[in-house]
Amino acid sequence: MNTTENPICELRALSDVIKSSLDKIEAVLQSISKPFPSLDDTSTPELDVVRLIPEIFRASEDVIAAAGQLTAAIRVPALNVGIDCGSAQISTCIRVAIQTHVSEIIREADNKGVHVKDIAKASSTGIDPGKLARVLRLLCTRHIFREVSPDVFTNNRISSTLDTGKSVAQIVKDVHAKHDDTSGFAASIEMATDELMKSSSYLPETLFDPKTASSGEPNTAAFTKAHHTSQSFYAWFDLPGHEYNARRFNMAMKGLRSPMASEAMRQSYDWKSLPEGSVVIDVGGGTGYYTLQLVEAFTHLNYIVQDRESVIEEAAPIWEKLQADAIRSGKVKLQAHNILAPQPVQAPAIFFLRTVLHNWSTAYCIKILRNLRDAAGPNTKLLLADAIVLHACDEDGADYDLPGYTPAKASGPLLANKGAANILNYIMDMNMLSTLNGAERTIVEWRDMLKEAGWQIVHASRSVAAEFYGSGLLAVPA
Ligand SMILES: C[S@@+](CC[C@H](N)C(=O)[O-])C[C@H]1O[C@@H](n2cnc3c(N)ncnc32)[C@H](O)[C@@H]1O
Repeated sequence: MNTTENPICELRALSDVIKSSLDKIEAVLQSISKPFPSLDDTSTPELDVVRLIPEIFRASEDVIAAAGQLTAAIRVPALNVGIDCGSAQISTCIRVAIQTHVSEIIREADNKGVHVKDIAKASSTGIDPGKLARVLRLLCTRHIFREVSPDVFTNNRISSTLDTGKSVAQIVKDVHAKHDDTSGFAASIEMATDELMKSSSYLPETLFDPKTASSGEPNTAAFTKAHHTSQSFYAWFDLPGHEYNARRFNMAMKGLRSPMASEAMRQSYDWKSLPEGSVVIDVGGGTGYYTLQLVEAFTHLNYIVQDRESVIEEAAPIWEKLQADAIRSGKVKLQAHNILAPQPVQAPAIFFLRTVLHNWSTAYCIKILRNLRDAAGPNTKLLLADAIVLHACDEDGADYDLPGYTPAKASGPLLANKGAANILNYIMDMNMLSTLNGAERTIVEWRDMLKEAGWQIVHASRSVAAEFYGSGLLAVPA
């Protein structure tokens, strides 16, 4: 009997996926004598490293996909959609918690429970404790923080990721510097719950407005309606009054480096094979946190980080602090450059773009890629670290015949794209659409767009880090 004849069989099949995947995880952990990190634990993030072991990561994806599908199948449909439509509230509450410094306040109390009145007082924000308790209770119900007794809250593994690591006294002294010199992860979450969330709420108005419906211009995206501006996302950061937003964005880019994405990037190309002194250009490289990792790993290469003038100005003191010698010796150059203008450096070994093209509509991407193609030499390689979006159904056929690329294929009862396990890519796609009229792309969209700009993909990989922009495309001049 198949699952559509007897839906309970589908539920059982999903629960079998969960059970067999957990068996796999347990077997790997036993073989290396490591524990699985507990949700309630707040101890070292190093414990989480086991999640990145490829077998564990894959099995965890299956658990997440199956659990998400099981929840959707078993819950009353109207409740499913009702909960999803209200999930913006979760985003809002996460921002309130970050801006009330709740994780840091609890950490300073040794992660023992702290009464909400004391949290509110320590935050120096003037927030009403009764309202904060309700904010935190919603988050606890989503397993972010724990309510250990009525109105007493503590961190768990998820809420601890919102901790900047700074002291509360230091944060309260200069709240606008909260994210400076941190890992940047909390900055990325705060930015997502602010500019990105606000933009998203105006997406329908933008999609149905005949003036903006088919536009690919960055300054007609929902962001502009949400922020009452005619400026695009990046131009808005440069306006007076948005200094905090701009600083937070640049730190957020640092925070979106995951260990897996960094590893995927180092493995995505045989950097060691490049001759001494070869030039690698990190185009739209932000303040250069990815280049920093390459500089540390591959000392025989020269690097140029290109970005908007204001970002390069912010990058200078960061590099002065972390890699002053590399700047002084000329091994690393920081260069203000508009990617819509002709590329000033000719025939480098590598043009490297990480999560840059997803900011732009296809017409703009073609312009950016043509500028790079015009400056490329016969041996220049184009390396793109961006998402490769899967359809939510099987992807069979010749269209997907690209070296290194494995088309999506459903295994057992799971969605081909592993649903809940991969949802971040689709959320990011909507973030790109609503902030800049940008897009995450399928492999066929990437192939066609690159071809149009004079590049040919020679390798495409969706790594285990696909959720964290670990996917990579290698292209050569066509
Ligand atoms: C999503 S961020 C990615 C940053 C960096 N590659 C990383 O992965 O952390 C996109 C970058 O493109 C830069 N950018 C946007 N418009 C640009 C332009 N016209 N010229 C140069 N850089 C630009 C932004 O300032 C930002 O640093």
